[in-house]
Amino acid sequence: MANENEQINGKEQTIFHHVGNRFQTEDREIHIVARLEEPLLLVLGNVLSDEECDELIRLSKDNMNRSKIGDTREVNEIRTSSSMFFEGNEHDILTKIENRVSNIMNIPIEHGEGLQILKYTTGQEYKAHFDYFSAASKASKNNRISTLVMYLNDVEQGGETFFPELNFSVSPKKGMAVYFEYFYADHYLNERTLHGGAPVTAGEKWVATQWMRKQRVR
Ligand SMILES: O=C(O)CCC(=O)C(=O)O
Ligand SMILES: [Fe+2]
Repeated sequence: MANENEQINGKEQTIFHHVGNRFQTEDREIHIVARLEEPLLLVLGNVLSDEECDELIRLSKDNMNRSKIGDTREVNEIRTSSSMFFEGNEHDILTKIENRVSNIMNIPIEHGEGLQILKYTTGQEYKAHFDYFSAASKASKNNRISTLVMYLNDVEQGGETFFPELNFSVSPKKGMAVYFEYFYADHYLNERTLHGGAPVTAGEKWVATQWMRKQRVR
């Protein structure tokens, strides 16, 4: 894995290592559509096929509905969307996607939390937050180091992934993704990955998020 402290050309070493405007994974060619260097933030195209997006929504729909039957559904001010996690290897399609995602993120899938599916309906949002845990929390011992947010549908209006410290936002587009990492020795760079999901103003928004940890979790 990348050494977080190593400096090359005055820039810190990154985890993501693909260069150029496209690269090959085992089963798919990924497009690098846009790139910000520090903190490293990429907009990626052709990450998931339309069929894979539809299938992920179909598979998780039931689980989100099921979770609503219970009365313990957490009400969270900062995230109004509903969510579920896959356990990993639950479905063939998941194994395929996880392998691809591991290749894209350049981290073994054993470091990956189960894929998270988020569904936002009109008016729902995810306020600005960090994906990594604060140094004070127990979870920070094996902290998250990188994120891939994959868009599973085209949103009619709103729902951008926004980065307030970078004055940058990404509009959801089915099959595309936004990648960023926050394993820098320079904490200022990590803090610049503050981000959120802007309110969906028309339609629905579905995303699949993969978080990678510093050490293995499975
Ligand atoms: O919905 C988005 O655009 C962002 C999702 C996100 O920040 C997350 O899953 O951690
Ligand atoms: Fe996030």
